Amino acid sequence: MNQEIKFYKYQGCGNDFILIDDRQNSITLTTGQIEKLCDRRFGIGADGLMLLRSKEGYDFQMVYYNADGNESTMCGNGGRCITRFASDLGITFPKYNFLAIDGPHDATIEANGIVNLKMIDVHQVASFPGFKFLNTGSPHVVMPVTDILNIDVYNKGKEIRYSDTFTPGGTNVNFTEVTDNNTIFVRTYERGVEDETLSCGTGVTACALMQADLSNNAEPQTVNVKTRGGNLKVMFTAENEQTFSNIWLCGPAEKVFEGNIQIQGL
Ligand SMILES: N[C@@H](CCC[C@H](N)C(=O)O)C(=O)O
Repeated sequence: MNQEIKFYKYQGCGNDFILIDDRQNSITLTTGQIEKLCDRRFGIGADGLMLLRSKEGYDFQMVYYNADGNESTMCGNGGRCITRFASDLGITFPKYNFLAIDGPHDATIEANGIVNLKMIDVHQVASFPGFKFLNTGSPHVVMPVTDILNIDVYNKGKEIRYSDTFTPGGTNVNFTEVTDNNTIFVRTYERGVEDETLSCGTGVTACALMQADLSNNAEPQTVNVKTRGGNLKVMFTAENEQTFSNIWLCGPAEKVFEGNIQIQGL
């Protein structure tokens, strides 16, 4: 049976998502249905899909699926977009506390529309030849490069994502270049989209942390991040080279359009 559902499309620095209001906690979508909704030719088109659900003790719950239809780990830009969605639905404003797969998150919306999302603390950074690996809610390789605009993100990223080192879960792969004092440019191959996306919030966060001034382990630090989809800012405290706390991912998140779509078999 076909059924029509209402959807909303949001983007945060070009990382785009389908949002569904599931405050009744009644919507179940199959992997195939989500994959089709995210398809840029046969569906709405998006890097991922989120259900906004009710959750006792929180303003809402975020359930995140990658474009391949599988539920995945934390999405930073998604977290910022669902916060904007909650505000647009009139859930609350301007402070939010929601539950995601990696635990509770605080978020705020500034008068100028910037959405700030508190990320989980990081307690471990692994070193490999040529790159670091850390988990900011999702797993990320951070590889410093030069001439970032000419990096083959798709092929290099895919090779690392599917390498034995990261089997079976895989990883997202970020390429990062310092462009000037306190600013980096980041490009990301995203697991579950299996391509470069215009921006990845948990990836940008991982790259920013790897720029920490480790001589400054008390004061909050800020790293500005440029991506192909726009600019973000990451604020944090670096306790040592393995431990980071009070991490905030800050940037724009906007509604693009809304509509209704028929879903086969719903
Ligand atoms: N786009 C996201 C990351 C989403 C999860 C990722 N694709 C994964 O499966 O690890 C972000 O903004 O953080």
